[in-house]
Amino acid sequence: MKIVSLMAENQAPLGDLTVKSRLPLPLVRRKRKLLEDADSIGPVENTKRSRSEKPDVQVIESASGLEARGVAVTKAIHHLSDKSASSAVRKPTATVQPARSRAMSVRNGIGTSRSVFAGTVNSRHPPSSRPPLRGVKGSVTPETSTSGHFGASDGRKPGSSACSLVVSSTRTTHKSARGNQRPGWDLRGQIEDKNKVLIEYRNQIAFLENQKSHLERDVQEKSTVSSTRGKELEKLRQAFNEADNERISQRNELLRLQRYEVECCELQRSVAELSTAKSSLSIQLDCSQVHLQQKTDECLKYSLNIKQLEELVENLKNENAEKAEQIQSQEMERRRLHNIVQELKGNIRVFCRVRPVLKNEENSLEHIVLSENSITLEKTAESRTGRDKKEATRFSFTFDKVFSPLAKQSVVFEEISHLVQSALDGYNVTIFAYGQTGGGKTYTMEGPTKGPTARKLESRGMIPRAVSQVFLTAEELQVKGWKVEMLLHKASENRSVAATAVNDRSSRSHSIFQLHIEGSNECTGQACFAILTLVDLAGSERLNKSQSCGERLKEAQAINLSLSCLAQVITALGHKDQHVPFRNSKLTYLLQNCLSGNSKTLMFVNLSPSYDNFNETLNSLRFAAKVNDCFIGTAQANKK
Ligand SMILES: Nc1ncnc2c1ncn2[C@@H]1O[C@H](COP(=O)(O)OP(=O)(O)OP(=O)(O)O)[C@@H](O)[C@H]1O
Repeated sequence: MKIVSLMAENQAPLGDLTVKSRLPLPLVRRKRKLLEDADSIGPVENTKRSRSEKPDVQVIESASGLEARGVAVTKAIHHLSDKSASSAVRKPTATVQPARSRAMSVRNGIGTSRSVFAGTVNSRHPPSSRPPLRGVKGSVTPETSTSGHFGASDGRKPGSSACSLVVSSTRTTHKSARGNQRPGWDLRGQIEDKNKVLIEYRNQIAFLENQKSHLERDVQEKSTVSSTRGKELEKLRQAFNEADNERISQRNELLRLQRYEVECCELQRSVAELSTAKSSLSIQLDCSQVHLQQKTDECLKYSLNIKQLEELVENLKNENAEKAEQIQSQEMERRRLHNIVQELKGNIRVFCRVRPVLKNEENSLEHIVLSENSITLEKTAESRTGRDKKEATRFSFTFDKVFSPLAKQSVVFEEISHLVQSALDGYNVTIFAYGQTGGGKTYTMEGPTKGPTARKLESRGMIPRAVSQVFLTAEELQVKGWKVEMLLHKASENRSVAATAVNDRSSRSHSIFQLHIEGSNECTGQACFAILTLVDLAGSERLNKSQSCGERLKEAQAINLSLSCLAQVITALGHKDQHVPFRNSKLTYLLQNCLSGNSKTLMFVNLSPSYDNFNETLNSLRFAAKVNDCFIGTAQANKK
């Protein structure tokens, strides 16, 4: 017979309850021994049994705990019952004793063997080491020799019981004549032995059934306790969860309160800062109020002063109006007197100007004697016989003004600025330059056109200065962006200029610049109109000196022709002829208004200091003298 012994241990935590069932290993050994002994009793019968017979003892422990162990015990009981029945049939000689009889030994009729079945149901309360309540576990484990009791032990609480089952069988030893084994012939003795074993098995079965019922009750109780504890545990879990949720909410509330506390601290700091700022602002406000009060008092004083000042301003306005009327009447008087002075000076005046000596000129200026308003040319000629001393021939001329070579442009303009003022007062004014080529006409009227002094303010000629004076007087025109100088430069560029033997930049045409001036007086409602004419004539030249040929020759002939026409007009005016040939040339035709009476006319005669040009200088002076002797009538203001 094959013996299979299984050990199973199931531990089922039951909250604080642990149910532990064991079928101890010594019990298994004892049972196996017991069965071996039983087998040894009937070796003859064993050989007759079927090979497919199942093992004598199977201890099966399931995970369902004590119930499973109870089933195992039941099986053991049934097995023992079968065995006892079998033994009864075979008449084995065996005894079954309660566990407390401790041992049953069968050694083929000689000796003893012990089989112990033990089970424990323990209930302990080690909370820390107890696994969670999941069910009931049972175990069958080897038990020590101290077991052998069944029921509550150790004085533990009801429901926390420990029970152990010890089934021991002692096989009575029958001494045979050869020792512990009965002789083969002692069949009676063997039957007695088998009967004892049977009795022992039956006792064990009764004991095991009793144990089983105890265990079933215990299982029932434990199940009830387990279910109750499970419900309590569920409640506790729910309570725990609720408490945990409450704890979490309390913790969140605490965190929120902590945040509020931090915010409160910050707000308190802000309040402290704002309080400090408020106190400083209060101080500033007090100071400002004091300052404001002072300013208010000052304002009251100022308002009183303002009233006084307004009255004063009103009085001053009235005075100003009276003064303006006086100024207006004085201006009219000034104009009248100015015109009288100009008339006394003559409506046609002649200024003489001698230019400086140029680098390439020799024998200069020695033959010219200058004073403020006269010029004398001296020419030393040998007597016809050649025996007498050299005789000096003098040619003296008197003009309104004579300028030396040292005279600057500004000084010259001061003398003609009165005429420009007359133009602003509504009188026609004509200023023209006459003289031989290279005498300095263009320099006087326009200024230098090349060289380091070109276009410098101090070297500007009469035309740009006169125009500046006009526009300085009428600032409104200047604000509108009108520039004199740009037009003059453009006109100057368009003017024909060419080099001759006498002048490397000789003007080959007459230049006539006319500025139409209109003015009105808002106070009096008067309006005036005038033409300021500025003329730079082309220079007369001797063709043999200028060595002009081709186009230059034609230009020179035309220039000389127009100048001779001008001389004829001047001569006719000087002779007070009935007919004045203004139409003989375009030049005289353009200058007709200037020379016919209703104009204040000024002529520059520009002279060369070179002795080589003595004759040309003398001719120019003679022509200027003729002009100076002319009477062209009294100019009338052009008033509307
Ligand atoms: N007052 C002066 N100061 C310095 N240089 C002068 C003066 N007058 C004339 N000149 C110089 O003399 C030279 C001749 O002058 P400008 O060309 O003005 O003569 P012009 O009479 O206009 O000659 P043209 O009739 O041939 O045109 C120029 O080089 C000029 O710079």
